[in-house]
Amino acid sequence: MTTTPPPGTRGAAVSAVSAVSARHLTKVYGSGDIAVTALNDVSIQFESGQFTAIMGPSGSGKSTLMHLLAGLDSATSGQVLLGETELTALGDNELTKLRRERIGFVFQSFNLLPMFTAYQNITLPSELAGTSPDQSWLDTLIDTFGMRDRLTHKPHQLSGGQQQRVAIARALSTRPDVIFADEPTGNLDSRSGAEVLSFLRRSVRELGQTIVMVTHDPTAAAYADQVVLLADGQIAGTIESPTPESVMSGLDALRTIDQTAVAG
Ligand SMILES: Nc1ncnc2c1ncn2[C@@H]1O[C@H](COP(=O)(O)OP(=O)(O)OP(=O)(O)O)[C@@H](O)[C@H]1O
Repeated sequence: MTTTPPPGTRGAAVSAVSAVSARHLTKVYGSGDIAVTALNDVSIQFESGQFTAIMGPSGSGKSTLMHLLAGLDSATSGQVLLGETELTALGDNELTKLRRERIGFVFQSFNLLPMFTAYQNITLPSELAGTSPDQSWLDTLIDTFGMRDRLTHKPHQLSGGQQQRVAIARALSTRPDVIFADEPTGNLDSRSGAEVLSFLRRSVRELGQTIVMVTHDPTAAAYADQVVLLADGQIAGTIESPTPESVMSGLDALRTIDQTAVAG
């Protein structure tokens, strides 16, 4: 995939090793008559310091791709590499450790622990790993996400947008190699959604993080540096510097191809 560095890192040396990559990745669910090929020989690289949105029609394989890239599900064939580490070669225990230390997750439903304060939720990954959090990094996150005056609040005392900001700060707290965000604005109104997307973009541009986000929303995808389009388990194209309009026409083109295929 061709990529351009995001503003703020333009001209900086880009590592030869991608943050995460898939090589000839195939996933077949079931077997025999009921076999479904959810991903069909997908090869793609996600560069460090980039914000990528994955889009495509329902059933095109977006969640499957994200789950395989994050080591949450196993491939039928092919490889997933996180930096130089081959996830597809790791055992369950190694994978669990790697996910905890090197991957961050943001979900549609926030997934905060209700009995913990915002601060305790943010520092939970370090607690689980038995390490002390990097206080200056935490301060940067808390200030960047505007959560300083909400740290002692429990999730039910926060708005949806604030809860998602806590979830993003939690995902970033261990400085993971990559963050996977699954419909992060799916439960938010458009104003809170826009705010959360701005924070995700700032995480990439100002804090140098790497984010891969699955979304159905062209407006959300337009916050990314590029959009990867999936159709029928395969990469159907990429859109650089997306706008809501360019994403919508990319998706429309996929539907046209689909209808032509059905008609043919
Ligand atoms: N556990 C499973 N068992 C059998 N088939 C599955 C399973 N998970 C997904 N599939 C099938 O694999 C294909 C890709 O599914 P996937 O969930 O990755 O698509 P998606 O693009 O994320 O869809 P959506 O936008 O609707 O969430 C679909 O045909 C789906 O029915």
